[in-house]
Amino acid sequence: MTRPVPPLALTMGEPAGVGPEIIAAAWKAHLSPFVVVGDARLMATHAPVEVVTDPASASAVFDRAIPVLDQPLSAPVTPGQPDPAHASAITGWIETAVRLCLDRAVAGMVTAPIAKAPLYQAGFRFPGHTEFIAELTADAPWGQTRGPVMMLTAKDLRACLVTIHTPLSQVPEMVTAERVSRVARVVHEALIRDFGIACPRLALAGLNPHAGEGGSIGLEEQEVLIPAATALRAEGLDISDPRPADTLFHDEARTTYDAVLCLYHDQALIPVKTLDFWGGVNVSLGLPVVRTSPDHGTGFDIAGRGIARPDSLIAALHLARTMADRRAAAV
Ligand SMILES: NC(=O)C1=CN([C@@H]2O[C@H](COP(=O)(O)OP(=O)(O)OC[C@H]3O[C@@H](n4cnc5c(N)ncnc54)[C@H](O)[C@@H]3O)[C@@H](O)[C@H]2O)C=CC1
Ligand SMILES: NCC(=O)COP(=O)(O)O
Repeated sequence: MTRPVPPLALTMGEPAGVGPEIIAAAWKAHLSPFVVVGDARLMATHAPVEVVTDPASASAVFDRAIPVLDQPLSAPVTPGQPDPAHASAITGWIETAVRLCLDRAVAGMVTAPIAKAPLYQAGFRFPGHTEFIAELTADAPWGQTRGPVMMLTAKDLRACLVTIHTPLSQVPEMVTAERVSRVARVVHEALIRDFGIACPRLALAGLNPHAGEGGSIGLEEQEVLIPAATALRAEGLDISDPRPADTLFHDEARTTYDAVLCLYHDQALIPVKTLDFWGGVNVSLGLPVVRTSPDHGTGFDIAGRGIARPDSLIAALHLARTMADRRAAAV
């Protein structure tokens, strides 16, 4: 007898953002089953809903309604207006999804976007989902290099971040050989395990214009990046020396690597969102749970108007399912 395939868990994200409406639109696209972790009453304003208490019943419900594990909000929601009063529900949804992943009740988790500032105002102490989920899974067994590493995918581009939500002024001191090496190992292992690439080719972006021009426009390449790349190659990784970032992202350049290590947020996210804003996906690498997310944020300026596009969420659901299937097949 074949065992039923567990659904994905989909957290509702910021309730005053586009999350609820793009979840409803994704459900209408007839994907493989997911169970929403969030507020059932709010979800029901966008699509038919059935409250479930066990993700195992999600598949039976999914054809007629969105299955929801109901963890209600304690305050009303006005589209476009985030409220720190929602913070504990929002973070609780993420905690529930992680627990379901660790219990193998779901195959992986997809997160609708959260707004960071109202969560910080309410005392949330993590930069975003990525670090929060890493903390929640820190004690779970993981036989490989532990992340988290944030990767953004867009068409044929996979861009991985050495630093994430770091102010630009602090980036140079954060770009250490140790950090670059750990990120490279996590990405190398994830490309094999989760993306089915047997011999991953990594490109390393430079920090300075022209990758430092041999040390005449900044020293980070000579002092940190080239030694780190040399040591990684000695370990057996296929990684380039730092390459000038301005010529790393055009069509032909993208054929020369399977993933690029970018040193700061916008070095990765500008090419990703320019290339494929609608189809881009945010993936957390190096964690014992599968987690993806749309590349866009909460869209407060359009929330509640019914014009938000679900494409990136749909791409995130597809990628999470593919990654979860690969991990299940490898067990
Ligand atoms: N994965 C996550 O949880 C992410 C959360 N954020 C959060 O989102 C909030 C807003 O960030 P912004 O920089 O304004 O970025 P944003 O992505 O929310 O908005 C940028 C532009 O894209 C449009 N847009 C976003 N999603 C759309 C969709 N599904 N369909 C059509 N148009 C869409 C918006 O209307 C806006 O014009 C911030 O608080 C940020 O922290 C941002 C990125 C990722
Ligand atoms: N800019 C990407 C972003 O904000 C997503 O962060 P996270 O919540 O996935 O950690």
